[in-house]
Amino acid sequence: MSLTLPVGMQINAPILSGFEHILTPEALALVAKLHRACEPRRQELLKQRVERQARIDAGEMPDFLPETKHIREGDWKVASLPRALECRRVEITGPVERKMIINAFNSGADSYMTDFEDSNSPKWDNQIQGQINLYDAVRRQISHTNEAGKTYRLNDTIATLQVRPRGWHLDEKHVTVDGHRVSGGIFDFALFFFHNAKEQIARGAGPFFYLPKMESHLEARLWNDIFCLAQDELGIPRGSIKATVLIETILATFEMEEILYELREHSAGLNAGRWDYIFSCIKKFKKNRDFCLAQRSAITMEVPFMRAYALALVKACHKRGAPAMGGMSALIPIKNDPEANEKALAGIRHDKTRDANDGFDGGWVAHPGLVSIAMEEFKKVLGERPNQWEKQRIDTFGARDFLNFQPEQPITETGLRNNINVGIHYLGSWLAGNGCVPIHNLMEDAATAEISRSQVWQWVVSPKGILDDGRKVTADMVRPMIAEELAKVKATVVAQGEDTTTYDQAAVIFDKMSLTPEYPEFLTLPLYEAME
Ligand SMILES: CC(=O)SCCNC(=O)CCNC(=O)[C@H](O)C(C)(C)COP(=O)(O)OP(=O)(O)OC[C@H]1O[C@@H](n2cnc3c(N)ncnc32)[C@H](O)[C@@H]1OP(=O)(O)O
Ligand SMILES: O=CC(=O)O
Ligand SMILES: [Mg+2]
Repeated sequence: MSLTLPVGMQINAPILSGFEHILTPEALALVAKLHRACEPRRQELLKQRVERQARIDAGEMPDFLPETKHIREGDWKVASLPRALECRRVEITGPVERKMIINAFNSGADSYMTDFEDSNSPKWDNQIQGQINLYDAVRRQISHTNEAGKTYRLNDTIATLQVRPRGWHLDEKHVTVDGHRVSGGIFDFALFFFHNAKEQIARGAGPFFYLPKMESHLEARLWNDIFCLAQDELGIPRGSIKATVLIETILATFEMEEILYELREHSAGLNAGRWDYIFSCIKKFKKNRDFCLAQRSAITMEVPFMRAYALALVKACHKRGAPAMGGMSALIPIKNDPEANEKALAGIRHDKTRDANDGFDGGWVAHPGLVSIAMEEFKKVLGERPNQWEKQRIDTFGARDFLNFQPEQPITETGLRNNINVGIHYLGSWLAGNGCVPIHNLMEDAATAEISRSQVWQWVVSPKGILDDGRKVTADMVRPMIAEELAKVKATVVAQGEDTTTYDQAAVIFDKMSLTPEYPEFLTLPLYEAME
C-alpha cells in the first residue's frame, strides 16, 4: 500500500492494511512540522547530555542550579487541572497491545498510562498498531477476540487515558524528514495527538501524557514548546494538554521545580520512576571509583538516596499545586503458588502504604490483579478525598541526601547471575517484539533490564565490585556465566512454548553491553539498530 507523504518525508517500512488510517497526510504533516521546528534543539540537548556526562566522569558532582534559584524561591503554582486528572489513586500501566489496552481500561484503576516506552518494544508494527488500538479505544470502538473465542470490550466506566511517548534519546528510524530520522517521542506524540486530542476533549477528558527520562528543565522546555506548537496547529487552546513528568534520572532530581515551572501551563505533576532512576544513578557515576551499588534486590525505596528523592518529589509537587505520583513495584501476582503470591501482594501493600503515608496522591501498578489492593491502601489514607495535594512536606533534602549511595553490599554470585539471566531474557524478548515480561515472578521492562546490564558492567570496572565471598567480579568470571545463563533462559523460554530465535543474538549483545569498555548509554539504542 502506498501513502501520500509530506514533501521531504520518507517511510522505509511496510504499510500494512489499516496503517493508512493513522499515517494520513495531515497527521504526517504535523510530525514533519514538529520535527523541523524541534530537531536541532533535540540534537543539541542530547549533545549537552554527553558533555555533562564527560564532566561527571571527570569528577563534577550534580547540584542545584544557581541560575534557576529564582524559580525555586519564587511564588508560583502550576495551572489548575481538569476534573479527569484530580483523582489518580491507582494508575495501571502497560504496552499498547490491543487486549491489554482493553483490560487496563476495565481494570478499576483511576487512570491508565498506555506505554510506547519502557514496556513496549518499538517495532514498527507495534508502534502503528498501538496507535490504531488507541484510536479505537478513545472512540470506544475497540474490541478483541482471542484464540479461544473470548471477546473483549470496554466497560461503561473506564480509566482516564494517559500516553507515554518514547524518550528524547530514541529515533523512529523508519521515518525520515529531509534525510534525518525523526524523534520517536515526537512521532508517537504527534500521531496520537493529531488523531485523538479533539475527540478526547469532546468526551470530557483531554490529551494527557507522561514524559520519560528527561535530564534537565531545558528538555522539559522543549516538550512545552512542542505542546504549544501542536495545540496551535490544531486550533486547540493552549493548556489543554496535561503532562506528568517522570523524575527518573538523578540529574532531574536537582531540577524538579524547574521542570514543573517550564511545563506549568501543561503540568500534571511528577512521578517517581524508580527503576530508571536507579539505572541513571549507575550510569551517571559508573566511572566514579567511590561509587558502587549493591545488587538490585537491595536497592529498595527505603534506602537513603531513594527515600530522599521520593520525599523531595512529594514536597516539590505539593508546594507547586501539582500531583505527586508514586512509581511501580516490580512485584506481580504469582500463579500456582499461593504462599509466594501472598508475599508478593503483601509487598505491594507495603509499597502503596508507604507512598500514601508519605504524601503521594497515587501510584502505579503493573497488573490488573493489583488494582484493588493498591486502591485499598490509598483509600486508607485518603478516605473520600480524591488526592492529598494539600499535604505539605516540611523536610529538606539536598545534594548530600540525593548522592548518599548506600548500600554498597551485598553483591553475590546469585545477584550477578540474576542480572545476567534477566538481561539476556529481556533482550531476547524485546528483539522478538515484546517489551515487558514476567521473569522470576517480577515485572521486567526496559528500565529494570538497564539496571541488570549496568550493574554487571560496573562491578567489572569498579574496584568495589567484589562478591561477598571475596572474589572480584571480572570479565573472565562473567563470560562463562553468560553462556550458562543463556542456556537456562532458553530452557525457560522453550518450557513456555515460545520461540528462542532471538536469544543467541541477545546474549551476544548482552556480552558487548556489559563487558566492552565503552558503555552504551541505553540498551535500547544498539537493540533498536539490531531490530528490523
Ligand atoms: C519501569 C516502568 O516503566 S513500569 C511501567 C512499564 N511496565 C508495565 O507497564 C508493566 C505492564 N505489565 C505487563 O506487561 C504484564 O503484567 C507482565 C508482563 C508483567 C505480566 O504479564 P502476564 O504474565 O501475561 O500476566 P498474566 O498472565 O497474569 O495476565 C493475566 C491477565 O491480565 C492481563 N494483564 C496483565 N498485565 C496487564 C496490564 N499491565 N494491563 C492490562 N492487562 C494486563 C493479561 O493480558 C491477562 O489477560 P487475560 O486473562 O484476559 O488473557
Ligand atoms: O518508568 C518508570 C521507571 O520506574 O523507570
Ligand atoms: Mg522509566
